[in-house]
Amino acid sequence: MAYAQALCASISYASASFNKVLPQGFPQSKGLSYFVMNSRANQAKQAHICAEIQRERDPMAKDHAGIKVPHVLTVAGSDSGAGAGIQADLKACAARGVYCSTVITSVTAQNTVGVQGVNIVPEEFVAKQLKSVLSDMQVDVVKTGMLPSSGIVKVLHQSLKDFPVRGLVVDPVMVSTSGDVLAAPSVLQVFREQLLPMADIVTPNLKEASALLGSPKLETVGDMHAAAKALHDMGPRNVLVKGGDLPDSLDAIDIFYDGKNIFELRSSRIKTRNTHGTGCSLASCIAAELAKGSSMLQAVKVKYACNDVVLKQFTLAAKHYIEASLDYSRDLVIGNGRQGPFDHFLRLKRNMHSTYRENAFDPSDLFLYAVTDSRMNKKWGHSISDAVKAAVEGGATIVQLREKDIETRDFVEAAKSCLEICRSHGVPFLINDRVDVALACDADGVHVGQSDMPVRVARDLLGPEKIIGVSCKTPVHAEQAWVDGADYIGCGGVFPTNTKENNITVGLDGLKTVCMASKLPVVAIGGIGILNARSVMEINESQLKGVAVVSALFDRECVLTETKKLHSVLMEVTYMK
Ligand SMILES: Nc1ncnc2c1ncn2[C@@H]1O[C@H](COP(=O)(O)OP(=O)(O)OP(=O)(O)O)[C@@H](O)[C@H]1O
Ligand SMILES: Cc1ncc(CO)c(N)n1
Ligand SMILES: [Mg+2]
Repeated sequence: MAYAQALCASISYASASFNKVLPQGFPQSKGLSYFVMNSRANQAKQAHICAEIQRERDPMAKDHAGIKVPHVLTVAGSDSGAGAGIQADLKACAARGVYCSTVITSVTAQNTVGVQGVNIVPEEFVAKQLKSVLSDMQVDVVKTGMLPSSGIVKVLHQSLKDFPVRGLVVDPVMVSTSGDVLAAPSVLQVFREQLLPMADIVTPNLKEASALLGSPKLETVGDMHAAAKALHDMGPRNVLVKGGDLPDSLDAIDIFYDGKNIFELRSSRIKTRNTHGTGCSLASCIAAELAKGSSMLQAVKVKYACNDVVLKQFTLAAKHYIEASLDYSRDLVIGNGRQGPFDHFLRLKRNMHSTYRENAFDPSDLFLYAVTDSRMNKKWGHSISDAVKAAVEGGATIVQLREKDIETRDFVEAAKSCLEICRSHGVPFLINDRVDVALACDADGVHVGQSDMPVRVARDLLGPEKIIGVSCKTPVHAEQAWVDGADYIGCGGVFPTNTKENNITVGLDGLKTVCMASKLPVVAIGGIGILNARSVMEINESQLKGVAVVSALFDRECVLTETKKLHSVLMEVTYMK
């Protein structure tokens, strides 16, 4: 019986997947559907309707109707234990909603204990695989992993010259965490000469960074900063030195350098043995994000010149995914060795563990929080969507639509057009107060005040995936927000403001008190602008993630210029070293 059920489920899945890739208007696959209908008529019919609805909603499915699917090609080795290498890359790309093709450079016999054997694929055959994929399949981004011989690196270099792609992510795999050598020493030189100058980003771990530089062991965050800068001199546009193996560090710290600014990317270090393949998965995830946002990347690249803010955002998204996956899989037991694989497919498990949130809120999105105001837009002759577009193009990292005097119908319309702008820039979009409007336009969440709909009720209506923020003035409010399941709190008014009447100001001291008490990330709000943003961020509280502004952006003639100015003030105070 169990076998029959498994068979039916597989056939139903195969049929749904097959139908999903058929061009629009093409008849459904009769053979498979017939079998399923006969055996479990009702269930199959329902599954079919669900698949159709999903297809309608899924932008990837629409891509099949003639628009290109984002595509990563991984050039890497096979790990028989499937924790790292090609297998990790496939899983990470699938989990991030990107198609992944594979060129296999070597086959390893590997498990959770270590690497028992390596069989290198002849370089001519690596060349053949590269040509097969690159000549036919519209690859957006190439991601490299294990490149075991200098001949293979040369072949790849030539193929990328013959078939240029939009992005190259180089994970310079050399030694596995178990200590086994995965690339010949002669590879280092060709890497430096041919691959690094072509790379958009190179992502060495501590050992790989020192091998590429020919320098002593990296032991501190300071060493990682210096290594990132020295590696950048070798030609890649961006460098990410990964600190997964940094001794005695409570956080998992990676250093990102874009040739101009150094960024310390921190996430909490998950206590788990299941970290095998984190490096491969992180690089694949960066490649996947690049593939999905590549047109945007090109657009933004012009604006930010060499300050590659977008690639940093993609990298942060990837790091966030690894942290969430490790946390989710921390107690998995696969294999008897020291280091096990983790589970890439949080999304598929969501139904089984309904409280789990795949798209958990990223607190760094609070960095520059733009709150709209219709009166100001009217005053300056800006439409809501033009104002929002200028704000996100200027560097706003989250947007809240705050419309006080507007008909519901117009509110929903405005929300829909702003949502589209925000989505195309990867910026979360929230609605002020109105949970119904957030639901109607499928916004990313809401921001509520102390006298609006209670957070718990909003959470019930919106479900676990949406972002909920709540305004708080006191530590008691902050505690309640956490208990009720909010994602962040807005604290203020910090300074007097004319956007809210009779609003008690809490001052920098009040802000500090709330930040110290809050278990949730905090964004400061109220009378903040270019002149005082620095003083706010300099209260130096780890929970304070950014500033929310209204007038400083929207009560101005040029929203774009003002947002850029505030963005650079915040960058200076937060990241510049
Ligand atoms: N225990 C952990 N908790 C959270 N993040 C982690 C942990 N271990 C590693 N990471 C993160 O995972 C990513 C990969 O880092 P790491 O230094 O382990 O790469 P790697 O050695 O190339 O990985 P591997 O060889 O296992 O594929 C980095 O972003 C790192 O900060
Ligand atoms: C095949 C392969 N690629 C990469 C790594 C690095 O984790 C590994 N252990 N195995
Ligand atoms: Mg590691």
